[in-house]
Amino acid sequence: MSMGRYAGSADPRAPEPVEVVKDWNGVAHAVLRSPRGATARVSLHGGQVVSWKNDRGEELLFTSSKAILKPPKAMRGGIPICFPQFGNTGTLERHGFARNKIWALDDEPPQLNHSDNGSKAFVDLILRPSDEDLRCWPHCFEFRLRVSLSKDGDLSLVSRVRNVNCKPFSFSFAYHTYLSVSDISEVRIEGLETLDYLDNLSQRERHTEQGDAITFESEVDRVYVSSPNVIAVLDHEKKRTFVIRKEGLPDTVVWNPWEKKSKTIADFGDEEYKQTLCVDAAAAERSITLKPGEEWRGKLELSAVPSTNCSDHLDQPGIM
Ligand SMILES: O=P(O)(O)OC[C@H]1O[C@H](O)[C@H](O)[C@@H](O)[C@@H]1O
Repeated sequence: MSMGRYAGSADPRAPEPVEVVKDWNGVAHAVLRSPRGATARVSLHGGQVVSWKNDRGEELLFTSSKAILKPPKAMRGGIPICFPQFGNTGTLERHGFARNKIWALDDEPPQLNHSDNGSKAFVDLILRPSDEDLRCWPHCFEFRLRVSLSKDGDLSLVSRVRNVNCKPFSFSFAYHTYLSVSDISEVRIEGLETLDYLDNLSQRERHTEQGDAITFESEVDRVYVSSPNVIAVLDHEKKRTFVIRKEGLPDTVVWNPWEKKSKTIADFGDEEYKQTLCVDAAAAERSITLKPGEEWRGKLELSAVPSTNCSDHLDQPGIM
């Protein structure tokens, strides 16, 4: 089984950096721990990160209090993997089938790169299509996912999709990242200003973002096309900034249901819309095409840092 260890941990009493446990449904979860106490939990149901906590034990991802945590229902929260379809743009169920499947621990993942191993706790998962998947989406693929937690508690997800078919196929994709925020009306997103977006609330009409930053006063469901690789989400009340870095994913989807829509979402508690913000690193607008034998990589890196001046984060180079 491919699970990473922190190099040179001197304390033999230190908790294991990677442990596999079962949840109450009997579904395996990999628990990643950093030496300073940050944790991440990855469920084999959906290959979904269901929890990410900082070294003070504060949960950084939102999960609905009414989320249905039983396969084959998708869990509303954490970081669902939307594949091979994002949203309702194709013939498959919304956001594709990957988030509803039981993934396997990957025993022999092909090497990723050296820098990704030594200093991180990580786990490798794999999804291959079942006969049922092939009936609704007739393309043979291997989807490998590595989830890593750095010593500083940063979370990263690397997806590798390989075409093991004899003909090309196309797919759309998103890391559907449910961030936990204190109050959505106190939150702003920087890094998407002046960009074009497609508004899912008005027949995907194209608009250009006008403000200095994105703020929230009503429902928002937008695809920012060709967005930069570094975006910051500032939570004034929590004095916390999420820095989102992406690679291989051209778009950013921003979603908050606001009060009215959230009442129509069955597994969504009252007022929970205030604590939810999805900022998805995605290939939503333009799909990715793979020829036989080709592989695509898409990476998401998340850091949660005390709020200072957000431009400090945006000035950092991308992760390419
Ligand atoms: O409720 P979920 O399946 O998690 O999807 C929630 C939302 O995800 C995306 O952001 C889409 O753009 C929205 O249209 C959708 O409502």
